[in-house]
Amino acid sequence: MGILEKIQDIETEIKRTQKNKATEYHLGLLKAKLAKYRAQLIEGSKTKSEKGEGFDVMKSGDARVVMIGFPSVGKSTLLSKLTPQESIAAAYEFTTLTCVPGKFTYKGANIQLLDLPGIIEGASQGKGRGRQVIAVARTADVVLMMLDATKSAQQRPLLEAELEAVGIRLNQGLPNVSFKIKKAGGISFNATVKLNYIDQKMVYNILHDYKIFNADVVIREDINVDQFLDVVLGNRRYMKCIYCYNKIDQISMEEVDRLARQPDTVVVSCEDDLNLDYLVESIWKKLNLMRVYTKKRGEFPDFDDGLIVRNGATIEHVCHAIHRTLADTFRYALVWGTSTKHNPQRVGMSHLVHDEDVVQVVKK
Ligand SMILES: Nc1nc2c(ncn2[C@@H]2O[C@H](COP(=O)(O)OP(=O)(O)OP(=O)(O)O)[C@@H](O)[C@H]2O)c(=O)[nH]1
Ligand SMILES: [K+]
Ligand SMILES: [Mg+2]
Repeated sequence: MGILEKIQDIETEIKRTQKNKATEYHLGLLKAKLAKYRAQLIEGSKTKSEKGEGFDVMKSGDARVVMIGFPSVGKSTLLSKLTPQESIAAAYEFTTLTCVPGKFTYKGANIQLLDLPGIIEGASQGKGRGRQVIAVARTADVVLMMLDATKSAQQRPLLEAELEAVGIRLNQGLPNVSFKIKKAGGISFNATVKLNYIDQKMVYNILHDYKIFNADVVIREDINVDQFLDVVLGNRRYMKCIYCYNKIDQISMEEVDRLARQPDTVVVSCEDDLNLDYLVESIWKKLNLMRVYTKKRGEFPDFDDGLIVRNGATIEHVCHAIHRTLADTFRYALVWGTSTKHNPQRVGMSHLVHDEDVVQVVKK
């Protein structure tokens, strides 16, 4: 039996099994097996999908946003709206067959937006160009999940399941679990909170299933089986996602209102130009970028030309953004803004900058 059939068998069994206290354990083990086969499937196809026949587009700008969605939801229409790049849009499915890059600027940041072919159910298992599309999605700073407001509500969980199947976790944090494999000493298990979805026995069994007999496990959050598996497998991508419902010109106000209230969701109409500004602003917020300004000694800061850095950036990152070799001749920096105790404050390389800070670098 091939891996695909094995996966299908387990999926059928999971679907068939009623969820209750008595079956919880059995389901947990089934999920562990499923995760193992899926990992094998991804591993086995890596070299093939990474070549990605024409789907590799150079990263450019300060951040990358990748659109992913079923066919004809309006991905190409949106690319043509937000960027000068024209991507052919049409009423038939699979109009777009390659990766089409576009670029737009917001608050001084250059943001790359990628249009891709539509994916279909089963994409994660290699249907259509799903694997290649998903491989590109993995390179994104933010995934823009495009949905059709006129279509069934099922499209969102279906797409999420396709991404989940290849180890992508949307808008979730890394589970607060420390897990270290050792050479000897058996398995030591500790939990600092009450666990409602998983217990010591389950942890032992899962580790056993993966032939791990020596490890330290400390669980600090009320996680479930899936989250524990994520920790054990370790190759998960935790990605930020915006759910974008397009074509709201076709549905009732009540329906628009209901969709818009979902978390991380933006509703738009590309056709009628509705809410596109808010979408761009939401993308910017989700990207978590900051703009800092530089100034030379005795001069005013250049407020027209900021530097774009990621949230959590330090003076070292700022130096790199100014010039590749600046860090070598760095003595200290003067900073004005909300990151300092007084203005200006003299700081070193490891100082964390804030959005809208002004930085003056003093060289050796
Ligand atoms: N009513 C309405 N139609 C739209 C809207 N946006 C796009 N469309 C139409 O939806 C159809 C599909 O648009 P595309 O941009 O080609 O969709 P796509 O997601 O790129 O499709 P594929 O490349 O085939 O996967 C076209 O006929 C568009 O004119 C919208 O906001 N409202
Ligand atoms: K289309
Ligand atoms: Mg398209």
